[in-house]
Order: sequence, then C-alpha cells, then structure tokens
Amino acid sequence: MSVFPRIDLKQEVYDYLRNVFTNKEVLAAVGQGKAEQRFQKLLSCLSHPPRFTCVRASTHLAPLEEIQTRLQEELKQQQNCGSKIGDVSVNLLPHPHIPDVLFLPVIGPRPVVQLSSEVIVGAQCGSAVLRGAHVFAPGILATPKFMKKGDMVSVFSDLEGKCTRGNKDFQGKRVFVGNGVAEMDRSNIFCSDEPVKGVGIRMVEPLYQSPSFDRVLPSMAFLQNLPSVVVGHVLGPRPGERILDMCAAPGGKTCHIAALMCGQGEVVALDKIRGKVERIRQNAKTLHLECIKAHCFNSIQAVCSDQAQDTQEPPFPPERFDRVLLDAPCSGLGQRPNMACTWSLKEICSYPPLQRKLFSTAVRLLKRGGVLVYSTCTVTLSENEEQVAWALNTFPCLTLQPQEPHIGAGGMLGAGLSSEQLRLLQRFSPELGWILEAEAHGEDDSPTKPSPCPFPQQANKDTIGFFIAKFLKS
Ligand SMILES: C[S@@+](CC[C@H](N)C(=O)[O-])C[C@H]1O[C@@H](n2cnc3c(N)ncnc32)[C@H](O)[C@@H]1O
Repeated sequence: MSVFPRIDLKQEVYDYLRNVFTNKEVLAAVGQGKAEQRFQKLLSCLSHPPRFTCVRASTHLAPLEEIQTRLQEELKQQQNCGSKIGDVSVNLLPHPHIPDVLFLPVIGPRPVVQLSSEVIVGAQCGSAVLRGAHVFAPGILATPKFMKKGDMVSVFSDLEGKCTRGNKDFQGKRVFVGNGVAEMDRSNIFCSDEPVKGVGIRMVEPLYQSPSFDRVLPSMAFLQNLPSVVVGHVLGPRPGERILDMCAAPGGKTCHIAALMCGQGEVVALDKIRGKVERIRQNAKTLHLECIKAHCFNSIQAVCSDQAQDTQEPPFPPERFDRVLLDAPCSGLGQRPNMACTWSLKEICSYPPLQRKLFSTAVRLLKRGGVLVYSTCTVTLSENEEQVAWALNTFPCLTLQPQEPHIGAGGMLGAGLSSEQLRLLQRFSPELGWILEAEAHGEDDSPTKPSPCPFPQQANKDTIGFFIAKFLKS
C-alpha cells in the first residue's frame, strides 16, 4: 500500500502532532501502542493519494444517471486520444447515500518503469499528477538539457522545494510520479518572454491512474473531495434562503450550496483575496449558478453594528443570514497527497486565533434559529475539537447538531468534550481506514483479521483528513 516515505515534517511539528495523537484522553482510551500506530499510519497515508477520485455532479442541471453516462463516454474518448491508459475501464460509481456524488477508483501504484530522461516538477504539481492531472508548464522546474516536444520523460516531484527553475542537473530528494510525453521543447518552457501556459508534459503512464478531468464536461462535473461535498449537505440550504459562505474561494462549496438551492435564494461568498474571488465568479458561471454574489472582503469585519442598515454589500447588519458556512483557513495538514510540509510550528499555531475571530463574526451574522457549519481540512485538535469546546463555552446560544450525512468518524478525544458531543462531530480520519486495511492484509500484529472494507465504506474512509461541526443558534 505504501510506496512513498511518510510525510516529512519539521521536527517541532512532528513532536506537536505526535503529542496531539497521543494525548492523555486518547492514551486512557486506547493505550500507547494503538495511539502511536494511528499516528504513524496518519503520516503514511498523508503522503499517498486517496484511492477514489470524487466528482460532484451538477444535478441541478441534469439527472445523475445522465451525467454518469455522459461523463463515462467523455472519459473513454479521452483514453482513446493517444494515451497509454487505454486499457483502463472507466467505471463511475454513484454514492448510495449522497445523491450528487460519483466516484472513480484510482488505480495504483502501478508498475511503471523509470526512464533516464528526468523532468522535475514542484511538489504541488507532483501532488496534482498523483490525482490524475497532466503537468502544466508553470509547474516544471527542470528538464533534460535538450528536451524536445514528443520526448518520453519520467516525472519526479521535488520533495524539499530545493530545485531551482531551469536547473539542468538536480540531485536533491525527489519521488517518481510517472512517465509522460513532452508537449513543448525545453526552450519554450524556460526561455520564453511570455509567462508559459498550457500542458507541458502529457502523462501517459502515471504511477496512480485517474483520468484528467481538465475540460471534461465542465458544467456537469466538479472535482471535489468527498468531505467537502458532505459539508454542503450538512449545511442543508433550502431554496429561497440567504446563505453566507465566509471563506469561499475558489468556490467549490459556494457552488454546491447554490446548486442545492436550485439557484433560488442568495448565496453571499466572501474571500479576502481578489484574484481568488474571480475564481468563485468563474466557477459560478461555468456551473450556471446565478444566485451567487461574490465579494472581496475580510470576513472578520463582515458585520456592522447598525441593525437598520440593509445593504447588499458587506459589512452586513447582525442576524442577516439563515445559514453560515465557515470553511476556515487552516493548517491544511489533512491534504493528500502531501509528501513534505515545510511549515514551522509557529505557522501551524497561527490559525486558531484567526479562526476564532471569523467564528465570532459568523455567530453575529447568523439569525436565531439559523445553522452554522464550521469545517477545516486539517487534523489538529486546536483547530477542530478545541475550537468546538471554545465555541460552546463562549456562545451559550449555540448547540451542537447531528449531521446528515454522517459517514466519517466522530470527534477525537483530547479537548474535554463529552462522548455525546464527540458523536455529533464528523472527523474524516483516513489513517483509521489504513489501519483496517493493513490488519486485513496481515501487515499488523492484530489477532483478528477483518476483511478489507467494501465500496462505499472504503471510499468514505480513504479521503483527505477533514473536520465538520454543525451548530444551531437559539
Ligand atoms: C479553506 S479555503 C476555502 C475553500 C472554499 N471554501 C472552497 O470550498 O472552495 C480558505 C479561504 O479563506 C480565505 N480567507 C482567509 N482569511 C480570510 C478572511 N479573513 N476573510 C475572508 N477570506 C479569508 C482564503 O483566501 C482561502 O481562499
């Protein structure tokens, strides 16, 4: 199952995370051995891609079955267009409990032979390749000296971010992600006056095989991690409501919310970075969602004190929204695949205070009787369960609510929450699925050998690390 080394973390971050996963409450519940095993499995699975590609289907535009058939046809055609991945069957699977999700099993790691011609790409680009993307030219850092369009090359991801652009003899740490065909000469990539655009290497033998969804039925299929799709359903928007998405770019969840409302009502999407707000607008346009109003704004300041002010633009008067989503900026330690995180502990610990400021604004902007969903794509306690404990103490008007669907695990021990409160939280913990799988394959010393999870449980478990809490304001 593991082909890559465990995620590489700064020692101080490793120690911090290890303390989180072996905290007193966890140790009292499961003991040192199990807690340590869970932490080590987490480090392993973070460096690997999830084994399913999740697509959110635009069921506001067409029935799921129609989208499934059209996508399958498109992806088969893509295979026939000259790539070596023609032997793969495209089998999109609907999720039995989530009406707008289609899964595509990822095939890998496959036995791909490395070539002598090496192309080095940035870590982010390498991660995208492991999830089915081709290599876009701006992600290329180094190529063979005389690389010409049409050459077959092996693609490697620069693990430590040490490869300089245009390097001709990079010797640093890298991992192999597959073979591809150059779509450009080296000179076009590094010696052009214009910023370089488009596909630089077309992947024909990826280590992990999943079709590229680039320009495949863009209005019908939106690539989104499963927990992110769950967030939209947990928020439960209804047609005609007024919804605020406080940290919205690039707009995956905003668009899902608008689609669930069948375009009726209003979804206000805020993000503090102007370029990213444009992405929200583009996505809304592509998906034919007209009820989205995107603004560039610092959400911490999105509430004004004047109750009477009825403005269409931020800042908004208090208690203005039926539902609020705070998909908070976070340390992102649940993202997969991620082979190396260069962040310091100080950077990781900078998020909780920011999240609390955003949360306080969210509570003020929410109507009484309204729903607030808080989510992150990270695995720390301080950004997840500890934030929930803080919120319940600070805002007596808030209560935790059950989530639908609830396909992840409950909250993690360590923040002093009761078992009932933990049950109401939803934590996607891919390491738990990996432990089951290893035990089933006899890789661990477990006395019992459960069988590997069938679909869809496997797809529900092998996701990015993610956290969701749902509150009602009374
Ligand atoms: C986790 S991402 C959001 C992903 C998004 N919800 C989606 O599903 O596509 C967090 C976003 O918060 C934005 N952000 C960070 N601080 C913010 C603030 N004070 N006000 C508004 N947006 C902020 C970042 O620019 C980033 O785009």
